[in-house]
Amino acid sequence: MIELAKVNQKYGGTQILWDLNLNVKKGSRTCIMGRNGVGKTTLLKVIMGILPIAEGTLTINGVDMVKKSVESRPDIGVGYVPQGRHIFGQLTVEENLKISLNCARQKSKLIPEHIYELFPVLKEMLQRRGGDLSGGQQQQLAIARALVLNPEILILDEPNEGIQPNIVQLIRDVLLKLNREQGITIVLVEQKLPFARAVGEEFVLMEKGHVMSSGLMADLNDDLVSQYLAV
Ligand SMILES: Nc1ncnc2c1ncn2[C@@H]1O[C@H](COP(=O)(O)OP(=O)(O)OP(=O)(O)O)[C@@H](O)[C@H]1O
Repeated sequence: MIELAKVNQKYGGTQILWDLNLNVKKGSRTCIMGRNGVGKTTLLKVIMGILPIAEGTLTINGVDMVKKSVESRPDIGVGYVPQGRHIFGQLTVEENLKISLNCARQKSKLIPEHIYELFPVLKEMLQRRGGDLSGGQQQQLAIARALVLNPEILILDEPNEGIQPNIVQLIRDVLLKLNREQGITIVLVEQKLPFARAVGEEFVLMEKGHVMSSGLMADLNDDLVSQYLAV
């Protein structure tokens, strides 16, 4: 569903991703892990078209995405929840959600009701400004905003950073439900092992811009954890 082959990526003169290969299967839940600064966010930005690929190939649903803009991603069924949420603080919750409806893929201009079933607090707060929400509420809004577009693939960058435990559980349950009931492919960058194990069925371990190991989450053993994740 998402395939990267021999991708190299630089910031100025500094190379961040090195000959990186990744294959995310349709309907899977893949968790990308690694210590700080190994290139996880950079990899997601490459998939999203936020950063141009210096070298290599990227296809999503069989479509060559290398030269396609970031705006093309929603139309091909990719939703993105960036690190730090990036919601619009001056706009209301409803306006934040409606912004997504302008994308071409979205034929209806109504916010789908199932969004509020997943995140009831958003319905109560529709007229509240995004900037006035708590961190956990903002994260729910960020995920909801991506879901408004009915994505086939949902890509999330550390959705639990700075979020209280009960909301972390809610996000875990929502991701599992979306995958199991709607078949949405989940790609998650996550540092916290318990959450990664709970949500991911496959893991990808990165170090210094390389994929060092990948496989079934059930096979992520203590050796791999201490080699690539322990600090
Ligand atoms: N805009 C930028 N310009 C220059 N260097 C950058 C930029 N963004 C990130 N980097 C560097 O690229 C490397 C990879 O960063 P990236 O954010 O992809 O890592 P990460 O694995 O997501 O880390 P974290 O877990 O801390 O978010 C780091 O050394 C970082 O300092």
